Amino acid sequence: MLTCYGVELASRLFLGTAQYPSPAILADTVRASGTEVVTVSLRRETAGGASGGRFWELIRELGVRVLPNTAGCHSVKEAVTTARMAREVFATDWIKLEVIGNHDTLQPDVFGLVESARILSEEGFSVFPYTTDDLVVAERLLEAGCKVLMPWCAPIGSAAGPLNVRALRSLRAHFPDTPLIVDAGLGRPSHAAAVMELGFDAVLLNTAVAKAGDPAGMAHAFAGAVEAGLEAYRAGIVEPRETAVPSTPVIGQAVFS
Ligand SMILES: CC(=O)[C@@H](O)[C@H](O)COP(=O)(O)O
Repeated sequence: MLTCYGVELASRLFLGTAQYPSPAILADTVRASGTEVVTVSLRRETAGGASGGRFWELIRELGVRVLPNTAGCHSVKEAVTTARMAREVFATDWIKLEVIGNHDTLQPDVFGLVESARILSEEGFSVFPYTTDDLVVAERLLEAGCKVLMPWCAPIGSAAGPLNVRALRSLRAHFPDTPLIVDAGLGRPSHAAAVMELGFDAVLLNTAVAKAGDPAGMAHAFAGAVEAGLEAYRAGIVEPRETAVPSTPVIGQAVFS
């Protein structure tokens, strides 16, 4: 079980709700993924334009927990205000905090992120900060009150997969007891398996599933990959070597007559 802010989760796959062709496909996808947490933007359109009451009703029917997000916010003021509104609308203290600093890369403004995280943590929010893979920023976020970190592995929507495995490894090594959820940039199930094999606790993704030819099928594939990666990490992965090592030890010599 993964525990985030005191809530136990069996599924290690968090899903975004944007860009699906229709609300029905979103619903099928959420079910196929087995996810227990979906992230919802207060500011952006959700599946197929479903909005307001209709969208809320759909989420309720699916029985999943909502992680509201501040997607589209570019300043501390915007992010904090959006988080406060999300708390009212979705009746939860959970917030996926995004403060975007660059239009091209959608890279987080880590200074604004830390400041917003501090304000919101002091107000009792359970903050899930969307951050880079920078170690020092991660430390500052923990000092600001975050109990979970969400480092990217590549820019949002890029589907590029883990770009800096060393940095991800380093984060895992430095924060062994903090739930680390890779958020953004995963493009295919093997990417999800790869970060879970590094010991990450969960993944959050949207584009790779919502934009797939068959979103429900892709979500199911991601769910399997996340489980496989987790199981492999727990089982103890053999590290790569520079030289060959015979996998079959030879005792004595074969005798041919
Ligand atoms: C939906 C959401 O929160 C995104 O901002 C998130 O970061 C997912 O990124 P991908 O679309 O790259 O999976």
